[in-house]
This record gives sequence, structure tokens and C-alpha cells, in this order.
Amino acid sequence: MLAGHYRVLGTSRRQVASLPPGVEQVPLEKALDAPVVFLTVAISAMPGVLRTIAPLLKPGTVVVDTCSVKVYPVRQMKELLPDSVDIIASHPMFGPDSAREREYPLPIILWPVRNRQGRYDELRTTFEGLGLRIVEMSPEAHDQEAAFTQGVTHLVGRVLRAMDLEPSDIGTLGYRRLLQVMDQTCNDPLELFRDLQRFNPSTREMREAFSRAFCQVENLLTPDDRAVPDQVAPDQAPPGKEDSSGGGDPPWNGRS
Ligand SMILES: O=C(O)C(=O)C[C@]1(C(=O)O)C=C[C@@H](O)C=C1
Repeated sequence: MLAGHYRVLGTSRRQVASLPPGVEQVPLEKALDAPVVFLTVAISAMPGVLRTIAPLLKPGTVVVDTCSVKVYPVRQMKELLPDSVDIIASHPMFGPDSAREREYPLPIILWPVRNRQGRYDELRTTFEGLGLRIVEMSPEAHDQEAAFTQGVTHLVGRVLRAMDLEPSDIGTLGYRRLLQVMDQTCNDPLELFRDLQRFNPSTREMREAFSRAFCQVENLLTPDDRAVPDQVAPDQAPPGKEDSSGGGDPPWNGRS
């Protein structure tokens, strides 16, 4: 996204075979010479990466994290980066799969953590120029809201995958959308799922609310359903739906 407008240098411990167009792979020290350094590493890898880069950063550099949770990496950056560098927290609310859809202006969360050089507004304007929708939100507010939006989506996606759901010839539109949620979330590394749930202080509350809601919905079935026979007696079944096999569940269960 940025490569059309800026010189983008990327660094990695391994040689990256297919770089995005316009991105040049360089050694770590050279990448850290850039005026703005984006960290695109796993949430759980942040402390290690910050310790590695801290002594190499030049005064005045702006460090921008892109983690999917915000309270934890912001605390780590404040603790581990030198006072001479500025810090911006960001979370692009899209990734390689979702960015392709582009159904709406893609949102990016931004928050100026330390803005002594005053470059925050410049970055904001750059992202706006790229067509992104800027949402300014504190790390705490982000994590609370993201737990009940992105966090619950990844939880449901992993639960559906654990059920071994498969595409079906008679799949309804809703079912196909469920499979999309499953595929999109499980296409991300398991590490992202674990980190999203472990490092966001609000995801436990979300998972508890999810379990309670699941039980609540199950309970919708119990009291009344006890009055409804599991099997529909042949004389109650609609014409042509009699169970002639003499056993087993009839295909029609009285619900449409
Ligand atoms: O596009 C994708 O593949 C994504 O999974 C992107 C996705 C998500 O939709 O949860 C994953 C991580 C980022 O924090 C933001 C968005």
C-alpha cells in the first residue's frame, strides 16, 4: 500500500522469496535508518524484537506497531524503546484476505503514544490519502471493542473449524458465509488466534459472554421441547411424510 508513495524497505531474518511490488529487502540496520519504522511482528514477539532494535534506533525515529491488540504492545514500547524515539500505535483492521474485498473504506486505528517530533499528523494524512478511514481510539478502548468484534470472529471461526464443517451442495447463503468466516480466520497463523485471545485483557470477558449466550440459546430448547415428542407420530406427520421404515428419526421434525 505504501510502496506506491514511499521508498519501502523491509527486513526479515530469512530471505523473502516474493516481496510485494516496490518493497526492497535490506539488513536490519539499514531498515532502522528509515525515519518511520513499522513493526509487523507477532504480538508475543514484541518484547524480543523491541529489545533487539532499541539500541539500534536513531533519535527522532517514529516507531509504529501494527499489532492486533493495543494495551500490551503500547506498554512494551513505552518500557523498552529509548525516550528519544516517538511511538504511534496502529491497528489496520484488515489483512491480505480482507483487504481484497474493499467493500467499504478500510479502517485503521491510530493513537499517538509519544509525539515529540509532531509527525503523527503527517502519518494520519498519509493514511487518509491512501483511502483508509482513520479511527482514533485509546489502546484500552480498542481492546475492549476489538475483543467483541475481531476476537469473537476468530473464536467462532476456530470453533467452526473444530467442528470439521465442509462445503455442501445444499449450503444456504448463511452457511456459505459461516464457511467464509471459518476460512478467513483459520487462514491466519494459530499464533495470531492465541495472541489475540491471550494478550487482549477483554477477551476472557468475551469468551465468558459467548459461553453464557450459548447456554442461554440451548436453554431456549429444553423446557418446551420436552413437551414435543422427538419423533413425530405417523398420524401427526403431514401427508406423504409418514415414517414407513418403522424406526429411526423421521426426516421431518415439525419445524420448517
Ligand atoms: O485479511 C485477513 O486475512 C485477516 O485475517 C485480517 C484480520 C482479521 O480480519 O481478523 C487479521 C488480523 C488483523 O489484526 C486485522 C484483520
